[in-house]
Amino acid sequence: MAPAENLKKRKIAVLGSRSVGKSSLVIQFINNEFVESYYPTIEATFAKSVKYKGAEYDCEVIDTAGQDEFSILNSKHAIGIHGYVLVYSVTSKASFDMIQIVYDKIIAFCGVTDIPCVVVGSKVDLDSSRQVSPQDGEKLAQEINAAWVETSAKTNVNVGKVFELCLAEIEKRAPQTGEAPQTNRCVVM
Ligand SMILES: Nc1nc2c(ncn2[C@@H]2O[C@H](COP(=O)(O)OP(=O)(O)OP(=O)(O)O)[C@@H](O)[C@H]2O)c(=O)[nH]1
Repeated sequence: MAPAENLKKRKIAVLGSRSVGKSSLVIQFINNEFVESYYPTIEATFAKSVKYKGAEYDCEVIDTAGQDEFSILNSKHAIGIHGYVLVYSVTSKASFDMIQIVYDKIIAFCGVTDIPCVVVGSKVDLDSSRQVSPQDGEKLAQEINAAWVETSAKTNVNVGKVFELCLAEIEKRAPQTGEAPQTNRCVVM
């Protein structure tokens, strides 16, 4: 593959507890629509071109099945991934607590200390049922050196921003040599 083509491909995995709105976020981003009915995701991959800082990025977005504390990180969600979108629902403290657990699993699986990632508080339109404050969301993101944003897939608030922030986190860590940023590579011994 020509280096120029290789440069702009970015693979982003969307992780988080079940039912926090991962698919809704991805579908709103890709198709500009909100689907009310709930079908648990097995796994789906979507592609979209995103313009960021004057360059066109070919983004592959992997919508994963929800994780819980017992899930083992799928190697497909670690190897070859450039950046992560970690989603909790602002209406669920349990889903918020899961972010640190999922983050720790990625770090442990990949044997790295820092990953490009965005922490996303979803369903912000349900503010009256809020269990997680913006301050707590932002604090956690700072602790894991991630970007943070609150969104609503339903009312289309900050959906595009999630993926812009993810590209920003990826590019921030990319080598300044014009090479593509590194993805996680694991060696089985
Ligand atoms: N009010 C509101 N509801 C939402 C929003 N996003 C998702 N939902 C609803 O929350 C439920 C779960 O949404 P999904 O997008 O399927 O959640 P998921 O995280 O992909 O779920 P899994 O595939 O099981 O992991 C659905 O009933 C959605 O309609 C939102 O921004 N606001």
